[in-house]
Amino acid sequence: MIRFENVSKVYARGARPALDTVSVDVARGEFVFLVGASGSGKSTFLRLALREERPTRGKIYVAGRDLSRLSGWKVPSLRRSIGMVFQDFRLLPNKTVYENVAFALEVIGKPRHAIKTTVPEVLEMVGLDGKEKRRPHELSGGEQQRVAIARAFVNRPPILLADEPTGNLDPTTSLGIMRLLERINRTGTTVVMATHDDEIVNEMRKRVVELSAGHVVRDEAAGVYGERERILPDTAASPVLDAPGQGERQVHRVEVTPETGDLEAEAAAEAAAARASATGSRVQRQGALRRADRRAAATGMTPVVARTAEPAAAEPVPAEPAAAEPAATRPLPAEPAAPAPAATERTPEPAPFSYTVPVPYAATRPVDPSARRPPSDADDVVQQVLRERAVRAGQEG
Ligand SMILES: Nc1ncnc2c1ncn2[C@@H]1O[C@H](COP(=O)(O)OP(=O)(O)OP(=O)(O)O)[C@@H](O)[C@H]1O
Repeated sequence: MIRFENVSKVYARGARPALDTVSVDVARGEFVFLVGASGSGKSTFLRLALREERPTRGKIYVAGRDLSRLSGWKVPSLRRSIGMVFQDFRLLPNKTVYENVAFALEVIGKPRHAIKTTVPEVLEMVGLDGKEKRRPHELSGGEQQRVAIARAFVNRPPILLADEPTGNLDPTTSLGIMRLLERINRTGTTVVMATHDDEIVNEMRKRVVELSAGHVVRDEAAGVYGERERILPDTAASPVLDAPGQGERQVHRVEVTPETGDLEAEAAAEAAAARASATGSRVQRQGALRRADRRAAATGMTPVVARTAEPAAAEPVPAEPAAAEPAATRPLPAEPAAPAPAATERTPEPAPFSYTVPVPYAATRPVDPSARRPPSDADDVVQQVLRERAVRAGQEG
C-alpha cells in the first residue's frame, strides 16, 4: 500500500539528508508506528507519502501509484485516498463540527444528499453525535481530534496517516483516540502513525519502524517503543528516579529554572517538575515528563530538560514492572497522581531536582491557541506556584 524504495530526501537548506536511503514496505491493512527522536525524519516520511514533498532519490509507491510519475493534476486524486491527522487538529475555527467534516466531502464534489447521510454516520462512529453544532473552541482537545479523524476518514480512504495525533492530549484521551484509530484500522484502512508516545506504542504492540537521523534503524513486528534513552536523550538525562526492582521511591523537591521569561514555557516546565515529583510510579513519571516535554514544544520552546536529580528522602515502594513488558501483562498506566499543591513545600531541603528550559527556538511550529489542551489540575497547580512566586518576589523586593 505504501512502498519506499531507497528513498532519500535532502531539503534545500538541509545540512544532512532528512531521509537517507530508506526502504519500507507497508502492506494493505497494516498499522505501523513510526518512532524516532525529534528530527529523525518521521514527518518527512509522511509528507513524502502525501506528495507534499518529493524525494531527492528513490521511488515511492502509494495506493498503487508511482509518485515519481504522478502528474500534478493527479495529486488531488492521490490525496483523496489518504486521510491525514495532525497533532494540532487543524480544524476550521469558524465552522461547526458538522461543517468541518462536511467540508472534506464538499471539496471533492460529493452530492449534498450523500454528505447529509455520511457526516452523521462518521460523527457517530467517532463518538461526537450531539455535538454537531459546536465550534472547535467549544470542544475538548480529544473531541477536536475526533473531529479531525472524522474529517480524515469520512471519505473512507484506504490509508490514514497520523503525525503525533495524541501529542496534545492527556493519556486517557490519547487512549480513546488510539482505540478509534484501531477501529478504523480494523475496517481495512492502512494506518501509519508517527509518535513519541511510548506508552501507546508499548501497549498496542503493532509494527514499529524506528528512524534515526534519516535511517531506518529498526523495523519490528509487534514492537515496542524502544530505548527512551536512545530515542529521547533529553529525558534520559534525568536519572531514573526509582529504577525497577530497587524497592525505593525517592521524593524530590522541585526547582524550576526557566531561562526565557516565557510564561508558557515556564508553566510547562513547572508542570513537568510538579508532575515528576508527584509520588507516582516510574512509568507514570516518565509519561508526565514526556507530556510536559510535548507541551513545552507546543509552546515553541525546546523540550524540558531534566538537569539534576538527587534524592531528598526515600520511602519504600513495591518494584515496578519494566516499561517494555508485554502489553498483556501491563495495563496502560493511569494519569499520574495529582501533584502536590506546591512541590517546593513538600520537602525542606532546597533544590536537589532542577529543570530548565534552555534555549527558546524561534517558533518553528506556529502555536494554534485552539489546539491547546483545556486546563487541567496540573495547570491550576502551575498557576498557583507562579502566583506564590510573584507574591514572594514582591515581598523580597
Ligand atoms: N522544510 C524543511 N527544510 C529544511 N529542513 C527541514 C524541513 N523540514 C524538516 N527539515 C529537517 O529534516 C529533518 C527531519 O525533520 P522531520 O520533521 O521529518 O523530523 P521528525 O522526526 O518528524 O521530528 P519531530 O518528531 O520533531 O516532528 C530535521 O533535521 C529537520 O530540521
